[in-house]
Amino acid sequence: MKFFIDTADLAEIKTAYSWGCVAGVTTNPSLYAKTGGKLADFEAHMVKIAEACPDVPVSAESTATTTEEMVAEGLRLAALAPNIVVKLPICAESLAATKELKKHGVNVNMTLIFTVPQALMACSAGARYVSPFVGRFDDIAEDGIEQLANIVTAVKNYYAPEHTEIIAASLRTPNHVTQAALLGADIATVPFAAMEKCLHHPLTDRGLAAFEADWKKVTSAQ
Ligand SMILES: O=C[C@H](O)COP(=O)(O)O
Repeated sequence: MKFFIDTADLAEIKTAYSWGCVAGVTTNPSLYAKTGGKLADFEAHMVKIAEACPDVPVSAESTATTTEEMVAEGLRLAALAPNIVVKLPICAESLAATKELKKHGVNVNMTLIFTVPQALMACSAGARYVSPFVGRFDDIAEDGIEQLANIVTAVKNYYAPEHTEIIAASLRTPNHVTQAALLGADIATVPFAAMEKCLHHPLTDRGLAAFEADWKKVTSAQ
């Protein structure tokens, strides 16, 4: 399973990318708003992200509402940098836009996926990625991991990763990441704070402290 970083914060992206394990970036309008960014700076900000990690896909979300506008905005976003993927929320208009954008060689990440039919419709329209949400199910006292399991099974029944990869999204905890990997999601997109938590374990910290203490004994015995 690949790790994507789920943030529009350039500093977080640069830090996570420097770790060497980040294979993509996902953003959305809420994540961009969180950076304090203005509308006029949106495209320039996406270019900065794309240039900060030029060898991995960067999802930039369209806020258009008609198919024609989505196609036009998608083509504009895709032209900003070769690694930009156009993110579209699932709806009738975005399915049609996905099919059209694919004809132009533009990859689409279809987001706000909550059900198996939504995921399969996105695949069928030619989405390069589908992003089923986990945490938002948990937020309403439903089981997001169970929903993800159903989507992984259904999509993998019909589509190879070369056609459509599943991005487990709206992940909040290291356990969400573990469960996404065990289910066979192709990608987990993880917020920076959760990514940092994934790095650590108390036994790793304790083991590292012991190695350092023991190595001091070795070096002081010279
Ligand atoms: O856009 C996709 C995000 O992974 C959504 O995450 P969130 O539910 O924490 O806002």
